Amino acid sequence: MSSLLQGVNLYLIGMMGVGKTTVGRLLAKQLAYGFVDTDDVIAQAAGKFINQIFDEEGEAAFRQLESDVLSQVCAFTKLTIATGGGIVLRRENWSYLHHGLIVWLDAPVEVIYSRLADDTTRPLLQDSDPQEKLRSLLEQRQPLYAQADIRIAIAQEETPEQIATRVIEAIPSVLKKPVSH
Ligand SMILES: Nc1ncnc2c1ncn2[C@@H]1O[C@H](COP(=O)(O)OP(=O)(O)OP(=O)(O)O)[C@@H](O)[C@H]1O
Ligand SMILES: O=C(O)C1=C[C@@H](O)[C@@H](O)[C@H](O)C1
Ligand SMILES: [Mg+2]
Repeated sequence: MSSLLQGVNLYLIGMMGVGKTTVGRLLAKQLAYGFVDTDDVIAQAAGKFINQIFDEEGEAAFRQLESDVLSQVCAFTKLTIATGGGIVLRRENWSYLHHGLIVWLDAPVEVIYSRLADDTTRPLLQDSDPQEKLRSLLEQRQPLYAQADIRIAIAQEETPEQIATRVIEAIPSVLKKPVSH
């Protein structure tokens, strides 16, 4: 499969908590690719947790850092890149994402909520009604996520390993066939 991909990067997009980081690591291993998590790169570069950046500098500053990181990452090849859930919001990010194959991990709000109910590290979920907040974020973002090359619909009981396998199985259907002469 990695030879079929010819070094093209895989970008995982989707809602917070859907498993981009978890599945991304597995995919990188299976493809013998490097792994990058844009949230981790931002946190390391800033020397702060993501929620601290949101608190102290605001969401707009975070989004700028996110675009900066993405623009740098897309200059490399053979990477699986787990993005932040809001990467799809800025139009300029799509020009970077389209350097590679874009995979949307899509799970129902109930599945995501069951994973993140006790989580305090996602700033946008520090809300009086986090499940409703997830619902409205997904409604707003769904048309953007839908621009991905591949959509993987995830069920509650699916393990990260099973999801990674489904991503790998879906790749050939979207790769351009070599031109035969
Ligand atoms: N298929 C799965 N089954 C059960 N738990 C999972 C699965 N995938 C991820 N998780 C768990 O859900 C939580 C969120 O996963 P993860 O951090 O990979 O999501 P994410 O999409 O990267 O979120 P964010 O956009 O906030 O970075 C973690 O605790 C992870 O262990
Ligand atoms: O969905 C979002 O907007 C976010 C998701 C996380 O990956 C982080 O990038 C941050 O918490 C914002
Ligand atoms: Mg993540």
